[in-house]
Amino acid sequence: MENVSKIWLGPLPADSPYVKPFRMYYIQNGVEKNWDLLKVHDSVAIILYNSSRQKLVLVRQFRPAVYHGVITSEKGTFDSVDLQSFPPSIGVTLELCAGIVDKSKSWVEIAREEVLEECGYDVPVERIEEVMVYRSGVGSSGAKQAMYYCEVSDADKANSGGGVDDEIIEVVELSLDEAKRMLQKGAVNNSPPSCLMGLLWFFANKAPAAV
Ligand SMILES: Nc1nc(=O)c2ncn([C@@H]3O[C@H](COP(=O)(O)OP(=O)(O)O[C@H]4O[C@H](CO)[C@@H](O)[C@H](O)[C@H]4O)[C@@H](O)[C@H]3O)c2[nH]1
Ligand SMILES: [Mg+2]
Repeated sequence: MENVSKIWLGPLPADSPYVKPFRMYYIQNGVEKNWDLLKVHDSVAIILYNSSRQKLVLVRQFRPAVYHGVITSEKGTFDSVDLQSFPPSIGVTLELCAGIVDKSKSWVEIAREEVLEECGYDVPVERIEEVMVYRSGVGSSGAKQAMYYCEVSDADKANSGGGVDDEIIEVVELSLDEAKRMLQKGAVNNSPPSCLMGLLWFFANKAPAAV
């Protein structure tokens, strides 16, 4: 996953299927204003708990946007970045299983497919419970994300996961103690808020009583 050998930036092609930039104009309190924003896909994220192993099932992956964000926070610019000083590992995240809504299928069906493709568990949609729906990137995209919860067992395991096509995704099992320590210590390196919120929701609503 961290075997990234060269990184560079270029302008965004106008036909990107993932990100479309706009400037929105509006009049508020009689004053004309504008806001620069991005149209991106809505998405689903799934809190997965394997009750056979008593483990939360998360995914690790190299995130170009996070690599870029870490470097510009630390260095101020992405110019002349070298992989020695800034290894690709600084752009690796721990996240909930998640995926973009880019097909004409129901949201829960897309969640079902992501659970199978990324984590290898084959579950029917009836076992996937909606947790909450919220907006991410409120200053930049306002995209919708629906969060789900699904309890799985070793009997549901159909493949080793890892994603489809050229995705490189590592499935990570966290014990409940490990997940709790991560939250308590704030040692959340690079996890998005959706993952942290999903773990907190799990401890508030689903974790076995002794934890
Ligand atoms: N985004 C993008 N840009 C490209 O240029 C780009 N080029 C290729 N791709 C391909 O698109 C697919 C995207 O993968 P997923 O459907 O699994 O979606 P996620 O990347 O997991 O993103 C979700 O979950 C995140 C965690 O909650 C949230 O933050 C996101 O908002 C949310 O969408 C992969 O096959 C990837 O190779 C790009 N994808
Ligand atoms: Mg994904």
